[in-house]
Amino acid sequence: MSPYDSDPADRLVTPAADGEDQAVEAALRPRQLDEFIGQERVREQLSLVLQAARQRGSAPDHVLLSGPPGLGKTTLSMIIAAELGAPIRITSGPAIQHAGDLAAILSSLTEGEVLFLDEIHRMSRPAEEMLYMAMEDFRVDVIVGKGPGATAIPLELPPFTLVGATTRAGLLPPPLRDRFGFTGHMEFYAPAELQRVVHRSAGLLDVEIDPAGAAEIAGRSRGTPRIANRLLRRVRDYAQVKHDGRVSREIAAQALDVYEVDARGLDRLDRAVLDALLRLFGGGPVGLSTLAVAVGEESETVEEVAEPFLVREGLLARTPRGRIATAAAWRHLGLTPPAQGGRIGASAQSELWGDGSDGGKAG
Ligand SMILES: Nc1ncnc2c1ncn2[C@@H]1O[C@H](COP(=O)(O)OP(=O)(O)OP(=O)(O)O)[C@@H](O)[C@H]1O
Repeated sequence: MSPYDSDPADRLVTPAADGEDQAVEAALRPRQLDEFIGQERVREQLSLVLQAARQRGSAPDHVLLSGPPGLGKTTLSMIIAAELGAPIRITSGPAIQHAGDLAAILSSLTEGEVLFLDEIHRMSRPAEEMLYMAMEDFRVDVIVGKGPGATAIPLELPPFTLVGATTRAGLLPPPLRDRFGFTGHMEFYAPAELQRVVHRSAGLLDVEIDPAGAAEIAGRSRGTPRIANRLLRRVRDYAQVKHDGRVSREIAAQALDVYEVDARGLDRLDRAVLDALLRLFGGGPVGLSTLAVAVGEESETVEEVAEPFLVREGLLARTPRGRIATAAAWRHLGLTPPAQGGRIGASAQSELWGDGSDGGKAG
């Protein structure tokens, strides 16, 4: 049987929002820039952009926010609108498949409104081209009719601010990227920042938590506030059912052990992949499809769901000859690596084992 027999999208550590997240996230979102934890550089730069626009009394430049899911792009867009005292309209690239969908949204914007376009890289090509003109000239050409009789009717738009969000700024076509006056790159959060996120959310959810309890949850949250908030809710359940509701380090660790999220934020699927790589293949190198068969998963699941975090944590490396475990992976699973010069080539080993560090922990 597969070690991971549920839908990978249902993982407790997935950075994408699930239904429960959506229901509670509104209550947990910081509302002002100075309530927004971490991302110092983006915050400072954005604060200047917004202050300058306020002083000039005009709409600020369009803003692009790039970074992995769950780091606060939607939250920041709402903060931008709040700081400008402007209304916000929220939509996403996949929801805009036709240029007409975009024209309908743009033509109903009010002056100074913020338009948040999540997953902007997933918009259709015709909509994207319409957006170029809208961003630059606050104007769109609405095409009426088809074929040789089609005519373009120009439509003036009120000045608005587009806030685009993307997980991959590199996927945006340069003409679109160039029309943003400011791009903020969101980074994974350091454990101390996530500890503050957990502490703040616990206060809003009326959960009594001590600093060590918040640190324990933070350490398992993969650098991502959405995951931190989700783990906090599961810890809250455990503390309430099994104890007196208060969260200490011990209670947080016990709760997250029940949910199989380990001290470093790996879940069952992550550990199954590492375990197979170490125990069955001596640390590699091993091909992706062989590794996937060994854990009873599809190659895509291993590659897209488990590996990115294992690579980011410095536990696994992708090499031309296959997947290789690092020294940190052996340590993390409490296993003894084979003697150097074994299955792994000497050069790959010295590269991966040289510094003895635990690799790039989020921060
Ligand atoms: N800096 C922060 N301080 C406190 N809470 C935060 C911060 N960033 C994000 N959060 C919380 O994390 C959750 C997810 O944030 P948000 O929805 O803004 O992420 P996102 O980057 O837009 O994700 P997606 O790309 O999946 O839409 C929200 O509940 C929000 O309250």
